[in-house]
Amino acid sequence: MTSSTSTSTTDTRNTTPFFVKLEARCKDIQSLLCVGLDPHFTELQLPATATLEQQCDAAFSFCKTIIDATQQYSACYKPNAAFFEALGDHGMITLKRVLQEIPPEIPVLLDVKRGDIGTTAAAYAQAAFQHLPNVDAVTLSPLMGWDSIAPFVTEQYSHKGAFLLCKTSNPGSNDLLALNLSTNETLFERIAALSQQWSVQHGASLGLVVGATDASALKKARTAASNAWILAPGVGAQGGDLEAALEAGLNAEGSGMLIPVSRGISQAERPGVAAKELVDAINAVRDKIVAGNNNNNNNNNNNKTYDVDMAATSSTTSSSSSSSSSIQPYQMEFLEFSLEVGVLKFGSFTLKSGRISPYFFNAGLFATGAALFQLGNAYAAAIMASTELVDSNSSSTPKFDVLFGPAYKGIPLGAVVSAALYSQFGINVGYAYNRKEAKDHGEGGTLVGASLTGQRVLVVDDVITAGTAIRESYDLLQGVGATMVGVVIALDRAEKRSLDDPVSAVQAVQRDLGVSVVSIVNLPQLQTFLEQYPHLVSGSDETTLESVKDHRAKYGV
Ligand SMILES: O=c1ccn([C@@H]2O[C@H](COP(=O)(O)O)[C@@H](O)[C@H]2O)c(=O)[nH]1
Repeated sequence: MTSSTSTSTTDTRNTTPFFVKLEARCKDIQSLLCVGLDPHFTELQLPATATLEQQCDAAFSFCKTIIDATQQYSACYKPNAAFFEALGDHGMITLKRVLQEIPPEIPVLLDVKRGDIGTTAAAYAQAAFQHLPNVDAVTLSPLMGWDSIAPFVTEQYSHKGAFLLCKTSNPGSNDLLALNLSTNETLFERIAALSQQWSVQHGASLGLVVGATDASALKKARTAASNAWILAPGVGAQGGDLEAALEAGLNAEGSGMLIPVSRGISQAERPGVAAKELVDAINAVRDKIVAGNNNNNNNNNNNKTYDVDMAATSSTTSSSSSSSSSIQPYQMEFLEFSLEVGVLKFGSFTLKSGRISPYFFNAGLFATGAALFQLGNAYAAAIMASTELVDSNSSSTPKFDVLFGPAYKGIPLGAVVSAALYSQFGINVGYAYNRKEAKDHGEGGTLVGASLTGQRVLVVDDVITAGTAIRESYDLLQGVGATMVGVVIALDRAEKRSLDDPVSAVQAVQRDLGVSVVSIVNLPQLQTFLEQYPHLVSGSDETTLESVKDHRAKYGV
């Protein structure tokens, strides 16, 4: 049976991507509290002889009381399916009734912890998203790999989200999830890195479950998945330390984390008061962290207010094609921080060729540790989003063995990108660079780093203008028996080299050398950015967009 032919409960919510909806809700009510709806039999105040029907009625009232008392504080509701399944035939009807009580602006995460082969996973997805109203996301076990996750978050459900069990809150989580792998990381760190990789490659909305009972694991998961939303259960009845958990798991903006609490609220004398106290306690720690970050970093990154392009969040298009204009979240972040640090400027600039350009990109101004860290992550995300550079099967194998950074600008770029590929995606490739002048002592020669002979090489550069440096790298690599398979750059200006030339410098490199060129962003995306987010470009007005459009009409390919 396919999902499209079955009868289904209409999902009355819109198709806003899950994390966009969640982020909006968290911001609106300034809360990271996720209220759990777990009608344990022991909390229903029923005699042991109560019928299933009585239990269902009591479970519904129990959940409704919590929803009514907590909705102004709840960033998300998390009913756990187990307690409803335990109520037999009418359990699912009770769950449906409970879900209908949740106001539409509050996201719903159904805790089901599914994990099965693709066809069965599709049936589980159908059960969660078609027969239950208003479910926006689910919890899943990732141990069966990407094909067990995909049915929940791609194609017809591309706007839905999933939290992958990473390091759960129970003591037994150390039995398997904390085991060390031969890659010098724990299994849960691998899961965290894979979730980032799958999110970028498949446009999937994936978060992680990491228990608040293990602050050290939270810190490691946050490092392995710097952009992920983390659901951190275990505060309250399981004894997790709220402050330690938040300190370890919040992202640099004091967000990116949901604190689910079930019994800590339901067993409180007044659930509404308990929810408010939790929100206040969470926000006190957030404020402290954000204040600390601001002190340490004058580069104030807080309160980012852009709306991610809804269409782009579910797209897997990489900007390797200079005609692609939709913007992925990592591209949005890249454009934003390029503006913040002054790398990207709008105005009137004379290029080396004498051409006047309405914008200028000066990669030399990525001049702090924080900027280089973000830059490396953006390059790594662009590489992982490209099917030309990475095998898109579940193992996500790179189609290159070594990153090569041509002197001089490519040297730091190659270094930060190789480190980011490892830290963000668990991909450990070689790194090499060249000197402009050969050394006449020590090991001699112009090449430094990983051996290149017989290797497939990806060259890292900032912007291709004439393509001369890339052609030099091509010759150099050929000379040592390496194969250049591609180039990754920050910005593709997608401009004709001269008015009577039909191709851009990037296209000429692709055509002449037969290699892929992938960019973090391109000119059409820059235009989309100006059209959709003009408020993010300080000092811009309608002439800014018009001059970029004119420039593109005149010189664009
Ligand atoms: O690692 C995990 C994953 C899920 N849970 C679920 O969260 C709630 C916690 O309930 P409390 O009453 O707040 O302890 C419950 O539904 C669990 O199944 C978890 O605890 N740990």
